[in-house]
Amino acid sequence: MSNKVLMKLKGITRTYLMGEVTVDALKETSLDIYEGELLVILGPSGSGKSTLLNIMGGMDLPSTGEVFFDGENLSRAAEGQLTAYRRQEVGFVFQFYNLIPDLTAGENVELAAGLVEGPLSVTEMLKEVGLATRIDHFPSQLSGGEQQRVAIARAAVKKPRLLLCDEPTGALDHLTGKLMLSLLQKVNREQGSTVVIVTHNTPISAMAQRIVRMSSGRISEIIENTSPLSPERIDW
Ligand SMILES: Nc1ncnc2c1ncn2[C@@H]1O[C@H](COP(=O)(O)OP(=O)(O)OP(=O)(O)O)[C@@H](O)[C@H]1O
Repeated sequence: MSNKVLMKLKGITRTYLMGEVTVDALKETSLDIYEGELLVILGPSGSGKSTLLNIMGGMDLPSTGEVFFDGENLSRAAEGQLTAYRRQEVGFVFQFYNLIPDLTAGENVELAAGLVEGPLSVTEMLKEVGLATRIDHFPSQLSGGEQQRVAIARAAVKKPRLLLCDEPTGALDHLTGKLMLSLLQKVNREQGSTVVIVTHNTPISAMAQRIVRMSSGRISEIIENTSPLSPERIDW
């Protein structure tokens, strides 16, 4: 982890208007994310974790406040700039994989590789996640854990500067979940991608360099962890 701030969230809020009801999903939140760090965001259901992650990924904009990526103000960016940011700088891993069902594992990864200049090799990437022999298989022919490996390969093949993961182990058994976390840690360490993992599973935070706790739409605590564990050594 360097001292360089990759992303700066400055006083952001996110409000949803539901008819007569206003939901404050995020209340006045500020956070700096450092280049190369592995950050875990913890918090109970409804505390604003996904809202925060979606804003980081340029999938949503704050109602007020500003978001900077490498000094560029995303909250003032035009739609085209925001799309370019999502495609070129960010990799996403979701709880339910979100692979394109009509494309094979290889094609899913290829599609992402095609979005950036100088991606990693698709076959190498699938080999890296242990799926070299499944390149021509469709998502429906793969287990949940295998689909999540494809999703990680799809995100990592772009060598994204920011890899955002929303409950990446949420739909998987314990052992498979650990394997996914190990892969994410590897991408962080070997590719240098900044990795942000959202989870409600407290023990997972032992792998992070910093842990952000959220509660009722606010950051309630930021903890530094000087000795992050490898996921194999974590139990939940
Ligand atoms: N599109 C939306 N419209 C209205 N309210 C929303 C919307 N998205 C989120 N919210 C509300 O904002 C709050 C924060 O939601 P968010 O999904 O960020 O929480 P979370 O911590 O990720 O929860 P979970 O762990 O259950 O996914 C919740 O009260 C939620 O109902």
